[in-house]
Amino acid sequence: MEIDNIESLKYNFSTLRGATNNFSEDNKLGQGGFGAVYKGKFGDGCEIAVKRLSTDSRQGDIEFKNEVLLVAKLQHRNLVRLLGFSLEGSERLLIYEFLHNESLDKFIFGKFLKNTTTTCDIPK
Ligand SMILES: Nc1ncnc2c1ncn2[C@@H]1O[C@H](COP(=O)(O)OP(=O)(O)OP(=O)(O)O)[C@@H](O)[C@H]1O
Repeated sequence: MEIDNIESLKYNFSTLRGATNNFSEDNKLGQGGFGAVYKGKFGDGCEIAVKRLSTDSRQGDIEFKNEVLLVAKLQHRNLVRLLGFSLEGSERLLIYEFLHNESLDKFIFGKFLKNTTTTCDIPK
């Protein structure tokens, strides 16, 4: 996919809030240095991981968007794919492809095949 427009990667906060069941504890996958990560699910079975960045980030909106665009263009078998973002007020979300527990083994032992990842159509 050719990504030249940041707007094509932008999703509504409410869509992602719904997919994560309002960022419920049940959907929490873990906590990283920049915020918590939640599992999101859509009606068609599509699964994503949503990182909700801590609101105390001092990065500006333009820098945030530039970084999203840059990282979304990176594609490597050992990198988790960034699928999009949301930016509404002080809420900043990053959307990644969802990795199942067994994925790390597959990555490490080289059994991971590119065509086994399901493409996810996130509703706009
Ligand atoms: N794409 C994903 N699919 C499934 N689980 C994920 C995904 N991304 C993150 N997680 C879960 O959320 C946790 C936190 O992830 P995150 O990337 O924020 O933190 P980290 O790499 O541990 O730390 P840091 O933010 O300091 O780099 C992970 O340990 C993992 O359990």
